[in-house]
Order: sequence, then C-alpha cells, then structure tokens
Amino acid sequence: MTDTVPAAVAQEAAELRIALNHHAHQYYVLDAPQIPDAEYDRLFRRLSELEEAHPALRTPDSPTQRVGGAVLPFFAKVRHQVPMLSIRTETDIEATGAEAFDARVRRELGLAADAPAIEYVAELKFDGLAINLRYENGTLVQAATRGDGEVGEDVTQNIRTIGQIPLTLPKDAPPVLEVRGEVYMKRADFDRLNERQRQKIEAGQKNEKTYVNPRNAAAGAVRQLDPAIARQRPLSFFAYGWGEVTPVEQGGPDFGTQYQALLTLRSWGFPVSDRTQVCNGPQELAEFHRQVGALRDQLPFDIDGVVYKVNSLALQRQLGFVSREPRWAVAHKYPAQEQMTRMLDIDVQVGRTGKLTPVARLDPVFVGGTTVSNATLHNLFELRRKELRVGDMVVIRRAGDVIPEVVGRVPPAGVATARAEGTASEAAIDQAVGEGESHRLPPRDPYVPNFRMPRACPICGSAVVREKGEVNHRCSGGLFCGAQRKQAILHYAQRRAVDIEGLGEKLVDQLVDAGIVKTLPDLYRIGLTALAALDRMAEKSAQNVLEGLEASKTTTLPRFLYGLGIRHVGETTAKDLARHFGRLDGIMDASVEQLLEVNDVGPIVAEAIHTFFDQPHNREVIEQLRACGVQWPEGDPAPRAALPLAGKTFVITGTLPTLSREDAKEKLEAAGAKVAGSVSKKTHYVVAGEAAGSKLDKARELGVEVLDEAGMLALLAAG
Ligand SMILES: NC(=O)c1ccc[n+]([C@@H]2O[C@H](COP(=O)([O-])OP(=O)(O)OC[C@H]3O[C@@H](n4cnc5c(N)ncnc54)[C@H](O)[C@@H]3O)[C@@H](O)[C@H]2O)c1
Ligand SMILES: [Zn+2]
Repeated sequence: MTDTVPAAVAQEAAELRIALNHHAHQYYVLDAPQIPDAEYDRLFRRLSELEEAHPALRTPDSPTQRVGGAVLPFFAKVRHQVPMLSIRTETDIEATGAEAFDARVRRELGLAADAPAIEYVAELKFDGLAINLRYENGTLVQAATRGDGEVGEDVTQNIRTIGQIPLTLPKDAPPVLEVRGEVYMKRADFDRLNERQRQKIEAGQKNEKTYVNPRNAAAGAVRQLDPAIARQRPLSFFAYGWGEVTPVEQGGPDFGTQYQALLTLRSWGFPVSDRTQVCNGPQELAEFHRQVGALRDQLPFDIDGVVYKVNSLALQRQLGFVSREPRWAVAHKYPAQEQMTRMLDIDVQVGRTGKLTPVARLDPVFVGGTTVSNATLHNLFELRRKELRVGDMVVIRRAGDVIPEVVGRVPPAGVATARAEGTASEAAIDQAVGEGESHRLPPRDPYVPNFRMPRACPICGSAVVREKGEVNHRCSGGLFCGAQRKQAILHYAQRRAVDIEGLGEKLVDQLVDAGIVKTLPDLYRIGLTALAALDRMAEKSAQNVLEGLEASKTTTLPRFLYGLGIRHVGETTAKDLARHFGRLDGIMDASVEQLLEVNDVGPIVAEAIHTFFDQPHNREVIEQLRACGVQWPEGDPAPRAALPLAGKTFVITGTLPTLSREDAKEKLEAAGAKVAGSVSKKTHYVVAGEAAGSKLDKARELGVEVLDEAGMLALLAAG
C-alpha cells in the first residue's frame, strides 16, 4: 500500500500530536493538567485511529508510541533497570472489556477453543503516581518516578517521608529488590489539604493554591523540590509490581505468580490492597469489575478502573510486550470522574444556615457515573481565584459522595495548538515546580468577572452580607427566609431558647414540607386538626405539642433574643443585651455605636445584630410573634451612666490573688464597666495578676494604666 495520506488527515494528525504533546507535558512534567483525562483520552484515541488507518502517520515520536513525559531538570536522572511501562486501556464497553482481553490473550498464546480458563489477577487501578523503590541489602536506596519509562527522576528524599513505605526490609528479602507501586492521596486527606490551602489563601497568602484532584496533589508532592513540604502532604502507597529483583539462580525469590508476588511483597511490609483477587476466566473478571464499580464511591481513594493481569509469570513472559505496554495486562476503566462542559450560568443557592453558594449551571455532562447539570463553585473567592466566567468551558469533578464541583477552566480550543510544541519555557517550569503547585492555565489577562453576588437574597430578598475576613456571603433574613425556615424554627424551639416541648426535627420537617408553617408565628396558628392529620401524629401527642406551644409563649427576653438566631448572638450575648437594654425595642433600634457599649460586644457582633434588625422581614416576624401572645417581662435599661465605672473598659489578665476572674468581671460589670478580652487603645485599665503575659506587655506598650487586684478594689470602693 502506498502511503498517500489525504492532506486533511495529515493536518488533523499533526494538530492532535501537538495538542497531545502539550497536554502530556502539562500533566506529566508540570503536574498542571489543563484538560480532564477523559478529554486527553479522546484526543489520544482519535490519533490512534488515524495512525491505524494510515500507518505512515505513526512517527516514532508520536505520543501514541511513548510513555509519560520528560524528567525535570532539577532532579537527578535515574535510568530504570527494567523499563516502566504504561497499560493498555481495554475498550470502554462495560460488558465486553474482560472478554476482549481474554480472547486476545488466548489468541496470542495460541490456545485451543476448549483449553481451560486462564487464571488472572484483578487489581484496583489506583489513581496516583507510579514509583520505583530500589532496595539494596534490605535498605531503601533510591526512589524514582516513571519519567519517560526509560529514565525517571530521583525523588528519594520525598518518598522517604511517606510512612507507609518501609525504609528497611526483613532478612528474607533478596539483596536487590525493586518494588513498584502507586503513591496516592486519600480523598479525605485531599479534602483536608485543599481546605487548609483555601484557608491560607483566605488569610492572604497569595502564593498558595488548591489542587485540582488527589492525583495531581500526590504528583505535586512527590515531585517537590523541598522535602519539608512533601512531608506535610499526607501520601499513601500501594505496591502492585516489581522491577529488577535478584534472579532465582542467585538466590532471589521465585514468585511463580503475580498473586504470590503480591503476598510476598506484603510479607516484607509493603501495603497491598485487600481487594486484589484471583479470577478464573473473563466472567469472573467482569464480575470483579462490576463489584468494584458498585463500591467505587465508598473507597477512601480514587481509582480510575481495575487492572487485569495474567497470573502465571511464565505466561506473562511468553506474552511479552508491545512498544509501550505489556500484552499480559490491561486496564478496564470506569466512567471518568472529571469531564469538561460549558458553564451556562451561575445560580446562587441559599443553605439552611443562610450561606449563599454560587452554583454553576452546566450543559449536562456524564461524570463519575451520573449526569450532572449543577456543580458547586464554593464561594465568590474560589470562583475569582479560578478566574471563571459564565460561558467558559470548565472541568467538573465528581468523586465519591461529594457534591460535584467546578475545578477550573479549560483553555479555549486551539490554545494548545497555538503554543509551541510540548515545551513550556524554563521560567514557567521553574515557577510551577518551585511552588509545587498546579497551575491549570496561565492567568487571564485581564480577568473581567461576569458574575456578581446578589445584594439581596434570591429566596427572601433580605440583604446579603459578608463579614470582614469571611469568605461566605449570607442572607440576613434568618427569621423569614424560606431556605432557613427549618433551621430557624428548630433554633427558636430548642430548650435553651423559648423551649417548645415536643417540637423536634421530624415534626418541623413535616410542618414545613406540608406548607403549614412558613415563619415562626405560623407555629402559634397551628390548629389541632391540621396537626393531628400529620403522619404518625396521635391526637394525644398533637394536644401535647399545642400545650408546649402555649407554654412557650411566656418566656424571658434573653431566651427570646437567643431564639431569634442572630448570627454571633449566643446565650451569653443575649443575656448581656437584655441586661443592657432592658427592652427588646431598645435593642431593635440601637445603633452600632450603642450596641458596642454592651459588654463583650465587638464590631462584628454589633454589625450582625444591627443588620438583622434592619431587615423589615425580620421585624415583621417579631411583631407577629408578639401579636400571637409571645411575651416576657421587660425591664429598664441598665442605668449605666449613673454607675461609677460606666464607659470604662477593663481587661483582666493573669491570676488575681483572691478573686477569680469571673468574680472580678462581675464586680466590674456591676459597677457599669465593660470587660473586654483584648487590650487596645480603647482600654482604660488592665487588671494584672500573677503570670500576666502578652496583655500586660501590650498595656505597657500602649501606656494603659495597670492595676493589681487591690488597686481595682480600691477603685470600686471609691465609686
Ligand atoms: N489530563 C491530561 O492532560 C493528561 C495528559 C496526559 C495523560 N493523562 C492521563 O494519564 C493516563 C495515561 O497515563 P499512563 O500512560 O500512565 O497510563 P495509565 O495511567 O492509564 O496506566 C499506567 C499506570 O497505571 C498505574 N497503576 C495503578 N494501579 C495499577 C496496578 N494495579 N497495576 C499496574 N499499574 C497500575 C501505574 O502508575 C501505571 O504507571 C490517562 O488516564 C490519561 O488521561 C492526562
Ligand atoms: Zn434569604
């Protein structure tokens, strides 16, 4: 056949090669993938198809002919004694993957149709980073990445920090042993790490980033220049194979089968997955695939498929290798946990506690085994940090039982092709590796966001607020907001609030779901018939609930205040507020400045209280509650101005000789003083006892008057 490849096909193949080289570089070398694996696999398959149809296109440097990527210049190179290969991916067709593999193996071994079933080992395909661990005379001497399969990177220092990897082996281990396996990160560890990273970013550490997925985080940690950072990353390990081993003739082990080898590795201290299983013939393999698929979400780590291997090592040798993969093993994958799709819009959801979450509305996409049309964007800061815009192509991740999330954006089509083939600049590599982090994409320049957090709650129209130093936006209409209904009622009804006996979570669910109760006052309007008509509600218990409701109408101001569920207003603050203002109206109409005069009320709390009572809906609900007969004894505002220490702020620090801190605080407060937790320019006196620390230093620094206990008592007596 003459190789006249149509120009259009040659062009497509050339573009695919450039794109694949670019993405392989991003993924293998920089640990900064820009597209989901599924997309990479699609491009890869397309190129394979073209090469299949037109062998002249199959150049030796084609991505289909190579393993992995180049090694980074910062690491010492390690030439593998036995190459580290890839694994062929069997057809995606669920039911036939195992059969297709078995048929191929039998054909290649020249087996007759009636020959007995072949024995296989089925393993999980861990989604992490392949590592070769070399032991000499029982000691770990070198750990290397796969690199391009022939030459990897020396990452011994970082690997040593992984607790699950033995540094020394028992006496029966051979003099030379290379163990191969996967370094990975558990999902929970990954979530914690990302949570920590998010906090660092929120705290203003500009160089920190979150990771796109556990594989990426694990690879970034292993290929980290600073072992101290690698040490902080919680990594795990599973062994699944081996490289160079002292030959049997020289006293090395005779594994015989893949399964026996894994058991032996386990006996030497290497973690081997419990799920590894010997299977006879393709049906058992398919059954394994099905079973593991069903529990995939419950596994504590990501897998992207299962691996089938011929169990007999003699047969493995007979089958041998093709260019980049063994003939005796195959990967049978599961639906990808990351896919790309378009973000059509951004909605805002309000949670039970009033938190607003931006949620991406997506062009529906099949990911992690289900069709997903919404994915969380976490909060406004995450969205901005990822430089997302409505209309972008984005990567969606859905793994485990976690709600789907948008992990990042995808470069516009053609970007990869437009860029120089495969190699980012040294500077870009430096940056990516030096930070040990993932950059999915170069920054948008300029980034103009096209989404804003709404100023009014999309559910109830109340003001949306964000406290200083907080990443989350919240609805301030706690008493009225439909999203917060259940939470608000439960909070109001609890024993420490107005205490409605018999009104528990189940009943609240029923009442709200049935539309009987929308806001708190509706509670006092429930009739016996409606209540008794509810599922599993006998007339007697309905009667009890009504009595509980009636009894709750007579309460106290602190309980009522606490029951309103104002952010930051716990029982103590509610008591302080009640004592200070005496009447609810005083609190409702207080300015931020007036609220700040209350004991222990700082700017954030004062702001929260003020905003809450500023919402007309909240006030309406309170009015209605009063109209329903909810009442409490009201007092007079504490006559603060008349008290000797009114307007004075104290801080108590250290151990006082006779008074407990609580006692001292009470005495001061009774005299009208405010007792604060930290020293500032606004502090009038610091009362210092034994072992007073930084607060005393601060007082001296600011020139605040310092008293001992006797001095404080004298001041009180003088008043
Ligand atoms: N997103 C991107 O831009 C991008 C770019 C390049 C590659 N990739 C992804 O990388 C993968 C291809 O990489 P590959 O060539 O390393 O193949 P592979 O990851 O599909 O298979 C080989 C690897 O599987 C791992 N493995 C896990 N469990 C194993 C087990 N029980 N036995 C043996 N090996 C096991 C080993 O690390 C081994 O190196 C694809 O999933 C591809 O999508 C993605
Ligand atoms: Zn609301």
